[in-house]
Amino acid sequence: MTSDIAIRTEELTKFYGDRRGIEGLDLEVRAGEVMGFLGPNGAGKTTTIRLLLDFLRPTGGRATVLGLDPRRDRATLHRRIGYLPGELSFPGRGRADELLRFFAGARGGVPWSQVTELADRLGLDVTRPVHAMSKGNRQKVGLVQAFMHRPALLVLDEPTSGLDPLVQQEFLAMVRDARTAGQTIFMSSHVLAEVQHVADRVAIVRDGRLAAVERVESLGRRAVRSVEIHFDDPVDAAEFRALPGVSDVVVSGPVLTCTVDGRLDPLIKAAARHRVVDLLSAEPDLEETFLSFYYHSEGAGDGARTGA
Ligand SMILES: Nc1ncnc2c1ncn2[C@@H]1O[C@H](COP(=O)(O)OP(=O)(O)OP(=O)(O)O)[C@@H](O)[C@H]1O
Repeated sequence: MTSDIAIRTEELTKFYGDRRGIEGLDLEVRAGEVMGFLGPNGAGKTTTIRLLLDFLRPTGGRATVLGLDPRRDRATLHRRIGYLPGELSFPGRGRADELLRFFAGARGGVPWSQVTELADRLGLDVTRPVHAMSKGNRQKVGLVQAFMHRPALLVLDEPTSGLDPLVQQEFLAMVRDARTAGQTIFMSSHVLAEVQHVADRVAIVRDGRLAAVERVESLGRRAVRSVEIHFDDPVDAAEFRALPGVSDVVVSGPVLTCTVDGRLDPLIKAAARHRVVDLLSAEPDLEETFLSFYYHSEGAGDGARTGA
């Protein structure tokens, strides 16, 4: 274990009886990066996170978190990380500030200004009793307690769940700030759009297995997009059909439409042999292209593919 790795799992496996939670997970989260942990409901995200914190014991394999063994060094680990559980339940009928003071004490003391700064950013009224709060406001309490002590590692299970869009944006800004401060963030989601603007890499799980680890920039290049090119004069469809990644070529006089899978470069170079009047490229919908590939296509999970 070197200090540039915040989380490492090796063959990490958890079965609930004969039901698979997660199987054979090999994953590395580098210190200082934001990693999105993506997958549809039931893919194994919460199981993995609970294994990392020793809230569950693995059936096989192992995990190392901040260089520690979650089982042996549980108390130390829990002090050093910030954790947001997927299902929040706060005991008692106290006010949010009382609860947050308790968490601050449990972390060995946190300047109260750090707590109020976070609460203000999220628009949380800490004088209100937690049990009477909406799901969204309880989620804010959960986020404040996870971030309050500026931990080296944040492990967040579906952090945006229940937050309205403006608060989601503020949360993403908090993640960016944490990254700038050198903190590591591992956050689960079942929606790519939520993590794609803050994550350096995403790990994708499907049916209890790791399907891929990708740099976020490379997701765009993988996306399929539709392109329409208007030329000065009619063009011949045959010129474009054989280009790598180009399909569904239809030419109607001087207008060509097609689908491009991957880089636009071959199409652009071919088009440049003619006089181009206009080019329209529809924004790739990553959700529907990239993720649907990993979520639904048969065999996509056979052999995890890992990107740098
Ligand atoms: N306590 C449990 N007992 C039995 N099976 C469980 C238990 N917890 C999880 N599972 C099963 O393990 C698999 C992975 O669940 P997990 O909650 O880890 O997925 P997830 O990706 O976090 O999904 P979600 O976003 O819905 O929580 C699912 O098939 C789930 O039904």
